[in-house]
Amino acid sequence: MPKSILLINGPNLNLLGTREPSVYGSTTLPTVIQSASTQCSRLSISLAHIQSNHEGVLVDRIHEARGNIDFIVINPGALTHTSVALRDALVGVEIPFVEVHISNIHKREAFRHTSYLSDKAEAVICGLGVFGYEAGIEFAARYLEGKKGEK
Ligand SMILES: O=C(O)[C@]1(O)C[C@H](CCCOc2ccccc2)[C@@H](O)[C@H](O)C1
Repeated sequence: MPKSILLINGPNLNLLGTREPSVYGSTTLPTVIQSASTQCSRLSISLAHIQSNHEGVLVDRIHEARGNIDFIVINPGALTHTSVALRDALVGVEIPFVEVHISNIHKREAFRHTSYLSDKAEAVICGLGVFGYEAGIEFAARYLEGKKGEK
């Protein structure tokens, strides 16, 4: 059974590449997804993706991942800094995840320095630009290789 990754992008990331290029770069979200899809194909991993501006939609999608997704790569957007519900969903489904941020949140406003997810993440990637998504997927693939045969 091929392994599967769910890539989640949170609120406002649909604007990627169209606003604030000095912070988030000029690559659009569709391009990020296309690159992730190509990368996963090369790794023989199935990729699913969702972007939503609504916390509950993301919580529901994480619930749906239980039993059919092996790893989650998530950029929670601003929900990083506010959402106990997102944390509870990720912990509740018991799917390993990596937290990705395009910007270096620790170099920005103080309110971005706190994450409700990081202490539960297998890894946290921030400040690599959109390369962080590629790094997160590669990390996930290696993580799953290491656990191969366990499920
Ligand atoms: O650096 C990241 O990836 C963030 O998760 C992005 C969030 C913002 C997502 C909105 O992305 C935009 C992209 C382009 C234009 C406007 C917003 C921000 O609230 C986090 O603190 C860090």
